[in-house]
Amino acid sequence: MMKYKKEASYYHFLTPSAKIIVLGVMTLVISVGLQLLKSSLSNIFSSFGSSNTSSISSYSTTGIILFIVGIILIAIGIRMHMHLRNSTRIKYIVKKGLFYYAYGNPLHLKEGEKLPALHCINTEVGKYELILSTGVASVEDLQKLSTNISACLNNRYKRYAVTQTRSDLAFNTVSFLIEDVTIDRNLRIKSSIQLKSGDPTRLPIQQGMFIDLTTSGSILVAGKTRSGKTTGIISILLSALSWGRDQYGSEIIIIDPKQAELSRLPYTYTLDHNGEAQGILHAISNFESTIKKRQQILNDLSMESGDAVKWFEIGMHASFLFIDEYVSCRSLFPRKNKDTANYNIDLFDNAIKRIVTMGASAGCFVILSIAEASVESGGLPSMLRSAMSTKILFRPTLPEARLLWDSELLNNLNTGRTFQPGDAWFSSTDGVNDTPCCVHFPIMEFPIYKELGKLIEHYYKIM
Ligand SMILES: Nc1ncnc2c1ncn2[C@@H]1O[C@H](COP(=O)(O)OP(=O)(O)OP(=O)(O)O)[C@@H](O)[C@H]1O
Repeated sequence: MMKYKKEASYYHFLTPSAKIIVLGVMTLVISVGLQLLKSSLSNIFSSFGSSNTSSISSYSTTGIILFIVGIILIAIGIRMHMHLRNSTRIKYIVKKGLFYYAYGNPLHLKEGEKLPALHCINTEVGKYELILSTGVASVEDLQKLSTNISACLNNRYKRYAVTQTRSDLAFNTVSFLIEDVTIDRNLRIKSSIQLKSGDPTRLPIQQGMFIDLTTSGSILVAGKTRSGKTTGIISILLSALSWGRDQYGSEIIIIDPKQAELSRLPYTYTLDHNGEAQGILHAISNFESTIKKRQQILNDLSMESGDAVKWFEIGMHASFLFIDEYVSCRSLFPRKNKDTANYNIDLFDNAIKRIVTMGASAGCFVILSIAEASVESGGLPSMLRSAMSTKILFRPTLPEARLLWDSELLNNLNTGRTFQPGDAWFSSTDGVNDTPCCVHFPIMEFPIYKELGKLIEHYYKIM
């Protein structure tokens, strides 16, 4: 069925195998009907004493042939149905859910309008990509279908739901990522070495999910207290530390303005003895100067080769500047005036902005943690909020999420469930996770602060 028809029967939305089974059953019914007709007619003829039974026996032959055809059709249909791919089943279930009049008409299609083309492919175990093409329906209309699609996946697919929606660059199609949301994809880490993925540019979050540093930039981490922010960030740092320091002066710098657990680690910066943050500003400016050096190396190599050389192509490892409690840290700096020319909020803000916007090309990234996604004036500058290309919100709520992402990107997310520490909504500009999805950060079953201290010590000792 290519066009929307209000009167279209349920049969139109069946899979080809189910249609063959229905056809077989109907053929059987007709054959039985003919058989009954034959018996009734022979009774009538015999009661009239007639011996002309040739027309009656033709009913019988046709009935037998139809019976055999019916059985064959049912057998073929069942066999086809048993071998039907899950992607095909999902495609037909969704087709019925979206275009069968009795199930509502979520796209508000008019009689005779062309139905959007629909394809479904199996991308990996328990994951499917359903692609709907635009046409009568716009990208915006299609993006709103994620809840309808999740709702029509029931029975055999009741564990499946749409977890991400994305449109192609040309706005010709909208893809829905459908996955088994009950599969435990959590990473249970017994030793930090397990966080060393096969590639230094990929920071593992869950099975099959990474932060890809080749396509994304700095990382904004938000979430209320005890939501799992620090633990999540430590998993990122442990992964980066596990690759060791590169020969281009990579850094892993931690800034803890709260003077809490992190500040006790080696190579961590906290408040000066007088309560000022001069040491912190100095560390940030040192980090910035490493970006310039690394960029210069890359520029020279690019000049030599005549093509742009990327940081990860020459064996650079990612550098990180992690500022815990960014808003508190920012509040430490005085306003700029004639007495604070070398130590003021503008110097801090501008350095962070430069690192966020220019660092990624030299493999240098900022991780900012904030307790309130809602911070406005005096908090997270809006420029940073949009420039930070990886966003993570721990133990998310919809009002907080709306401050980090456009509301329409949040349609797929299950807002009704209770989130535990380590649960987060995550997005990154890597072409795969551009719309936020639900993740759980690695569960680390070892003393993480001790391990972090040990790896930092090792990282700087080696060079
Ligand atoms: N990925 C995780 N999986 C399971 N439990 C976690 C995870 N991350 C954190 N937790 C639990 O949540 C607790 C709080 O985590 P964490 O200290 O990282 O939160 P936080 O948001 O940084 O809090 P604060 O703002 O108070 O520093 C941890 O002690 C741990 O028990």
